[in-house]
Amino acid sequence: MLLKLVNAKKTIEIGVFTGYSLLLTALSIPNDGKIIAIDVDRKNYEIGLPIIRRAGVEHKINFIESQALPVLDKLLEDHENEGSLDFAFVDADKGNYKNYHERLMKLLKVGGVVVYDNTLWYGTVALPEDLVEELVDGVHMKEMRKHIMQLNKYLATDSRVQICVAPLGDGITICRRIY
Ligand SMILES: C[S@@+](CC[C@H](N)C(=O)[O-])C[C@H]1O[C@@H](n2cnc3c(N)ncnc32)[C@H](O)[C@@H]1O
Repeated sequence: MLLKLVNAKKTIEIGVFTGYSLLLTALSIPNDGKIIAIDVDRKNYEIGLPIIRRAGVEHKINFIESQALPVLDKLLEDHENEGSLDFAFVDADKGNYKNYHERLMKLLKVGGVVVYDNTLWYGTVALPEDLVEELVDGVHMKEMRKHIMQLNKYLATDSRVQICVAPLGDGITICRRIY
């Protein structure tokens, strides 16, 4: 719906895994729309690729196997890319969300939208720190909570965006670039 609301045509996704959210984006943008999809691991993307092919949307996807930050920096070397994106979805390493945000604020057009996933971090952002477990199934809960809380504070005071936190799944923060 968000993609439709902003008439998204040129988009970026940071953190693809098997391509579940990527497929949804690819199905929502027009036939000549484009998605730059970045993930450090192509193997998982290839698990979902047959489904993407069956859906007839592979031609919209430019998958780049890489750390996301250098790709964003490379895009910014070409001034034509500034203000060119309609939509971004960020669902990767939480410690870099703030770094992604700084780059995306240049790559997104005014009126464009970036969505950050996991911004409620299993609800732990609302818990006192001593009630949060250090490690759950190999995930560093406390450390990630700290990153997400820093991001949430940062976004709340960033005058370049209007934001809305939606309690969907693990929480998403929707940011609309206003200048
Ligand atoms: C939660 S999964 C993405 C799920 C996907 N967006 C979905 O909804 O189906 C996170 C992904 O981020 C990728 N990732 C982690 N750190 C990254 C980085 N620095 N640059 C690019 N991708 C990264 C991981 O390889 C993993 O596939």
